[in-house]
Amino acid sequence: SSSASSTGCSTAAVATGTANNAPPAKQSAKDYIFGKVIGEGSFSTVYLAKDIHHSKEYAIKVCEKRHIVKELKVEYVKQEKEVLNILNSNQNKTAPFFVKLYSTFQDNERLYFVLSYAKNGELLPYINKVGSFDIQCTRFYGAEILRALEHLHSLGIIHRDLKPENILLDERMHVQITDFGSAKILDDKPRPQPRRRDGEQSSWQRRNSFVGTAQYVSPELLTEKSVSKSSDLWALGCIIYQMVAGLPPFVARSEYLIFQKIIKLEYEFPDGFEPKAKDLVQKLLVLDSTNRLGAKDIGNYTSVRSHHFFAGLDFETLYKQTPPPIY
Ligand SMILES: NC(=O)c1nn(CC2CCNCC2)c2c1CCc1cnc(N=C3C=CCC=C3)nc1-2
Repeated sequence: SSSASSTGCSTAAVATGTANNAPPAKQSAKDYIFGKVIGEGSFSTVYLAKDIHHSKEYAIKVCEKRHIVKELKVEYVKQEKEVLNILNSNQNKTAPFFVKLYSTFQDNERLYFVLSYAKNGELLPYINKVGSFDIQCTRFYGAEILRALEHLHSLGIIHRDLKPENILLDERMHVQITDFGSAKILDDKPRPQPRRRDGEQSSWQRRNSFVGTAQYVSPELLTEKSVSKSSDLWALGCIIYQMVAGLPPFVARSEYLIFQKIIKLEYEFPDGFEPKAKDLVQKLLVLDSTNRLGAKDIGNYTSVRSHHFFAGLDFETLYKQTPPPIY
């Protein structure tokens, strides 16, 4: 959205965003009051900010240009912006489960991404606070994440780093998925792919180690360095397990030991793990990515939706529903 022009707006002009049909005023950091830091990455800082014209809250991701280039992260930043733009131009009213990119601007030193603010933060602290979710909460949030993956995958995008820290909650406690820096845009969609700059490498090549979070990475990413939409279904299985058990399925003292457990499918269900949830997790945490529940579905993940764990849930009206209380 553009900031209103200083001469005010007629109703007709509101549609165009400015009173005199001039192009929207160029945005700058001066249009915002920057508040607390809500997230820090290796080359970005995310602030809670308020728009001085409308007092609306945003999350503004600020990237230092020099650092991006030095860390060879230009491709990541371009990829994330490309994914957010694709999501913006393909909004799904029944599955608005992603942070929104409102605008971008820059100054000599920084790039600014003005994103929607998910007021209730990450899903993870809610799991940790109550120890584990009851089945109603696990079903609801598992279903919203599944719907988000259906939409993301329908656009030819794989998240590749889905984890409770990247699943945010908006002011109504609905899911808002974020952090598309590791996302992959599948080539079968006619879209320009960001060119790698000389010397720039993928998350694997530079250090020959996975950049991301070990606990949720799929076995195929570890063994064949390949990913597919089914890799996000593996992460969904890990997250559903964690919502019920309170911890992810694959835990160990080091990344290497976690990877060993993943490729050997070495995990257990604690006593009392809800049987329908257990059956669903077992059907998602399958080493062969083509045999995971949903991997052969075309369009929606019908075989996941119809699993008896989700029985009775209306997937088409989730965003209109009131999320179950977490306690
Ligand atoms: N890297 C990002 O793009 C990003 N990082 N954050 C905060 C991170 C905190 C650690 N876990 C991952 C997210 C955000 C965004 C997008 C846009 C975004 C929108 N709303 C929030 N909201 C928060 C509210 C309270 C605590 C943390 C985040 N945060 C973000």
